Amino acid sequence: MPGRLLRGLGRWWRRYRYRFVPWIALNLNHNPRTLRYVPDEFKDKVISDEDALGTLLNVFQALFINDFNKQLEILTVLPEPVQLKYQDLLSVQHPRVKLPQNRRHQRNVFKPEEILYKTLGFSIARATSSLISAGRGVFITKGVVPKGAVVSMYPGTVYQKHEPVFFQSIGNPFIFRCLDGVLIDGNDRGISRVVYRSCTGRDRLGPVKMCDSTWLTAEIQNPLAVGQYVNNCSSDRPANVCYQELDVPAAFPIELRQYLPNIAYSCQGHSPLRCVVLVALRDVRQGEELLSNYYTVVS
Ligand SMILES: C[S@@+](CC[C@H](N)C(=O)[O-])C[C@H]1O[C@@H](n2cnc3c(N)ncnc32)[C@H](O)[C@@H]1O
Repeated sequence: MPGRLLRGLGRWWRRYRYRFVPWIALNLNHNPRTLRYVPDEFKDKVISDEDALGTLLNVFQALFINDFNKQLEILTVLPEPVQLKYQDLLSVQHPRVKLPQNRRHQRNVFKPEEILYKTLGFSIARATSSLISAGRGVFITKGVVPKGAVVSMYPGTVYQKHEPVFFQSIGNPFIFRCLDGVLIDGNDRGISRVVYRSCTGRDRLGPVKMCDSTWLTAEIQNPLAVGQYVNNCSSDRPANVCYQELDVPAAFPIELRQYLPNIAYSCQGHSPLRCVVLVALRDVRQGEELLSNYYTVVS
């Protein structure tokens, strides 16, 4: 009898794909009704990868154009086909040739959160959580997020299953586990922060950054990169967003990689870069806190 019970428990545990390791271990019994069931690993997505990528490209492109003066240095070292995409802007923005226009453009530079609002119709920010003793959370500060929209990204260093994460994981509530065992460390402090910064420096090509590290600072360049602060739902506060994993295709525009808030721990593997986006499960209105489900069971 105990043998059968243990085998049953073992089977259940293997099907269980926990998202946040320490949090789950402590809280599974306290909150059993908020488990998220997924029929199989490939049905975890609520929107297509193309739609998710399309949204990221729209936001990143808008951020890039908004910041075009600063981007000139990067564009000049990139291949001609990339420069050609921005030919119209380049012809009016070259600083030495058209200084007055350049100055006018500088006055019109918007904050990243304003660009997000103009592009997707909402802004998000971190603030004290509406849940008791939950620290900080993520709120819709302006506009409405429609059901099925990408509302945030989970930043951090991406570890393949075999890569060493032991020291980074001690007491770290920000380690996100993907369905295939890949881990994303979204902690913006301590050793996690040092590791992310060091990987950023390693992958940089001169002035061209391969990822965004501003989520480690107060001046966030990609306003979506706050998803690591989204808190867990409860039985009386159901989830309004869910996690969706996404591999960045090799053809992702090189000039827009500087907005990706993820970097691979090791540069030796050839796996595509893993990103995680948060997708709205219903319309989410101004003032609401984003709540996800930390527990996913894959049948
Ligand atoms: C990924 S972090 C989320 C950000 C966190 N709120 C903060 O300010 O650092 C996960 C941690 O948030 C807290 N948390 C998340 N959801 C919660 C909830 N529903 N109730 C209480 N605490 C929660 C727990 O301490 C958990 O370990």
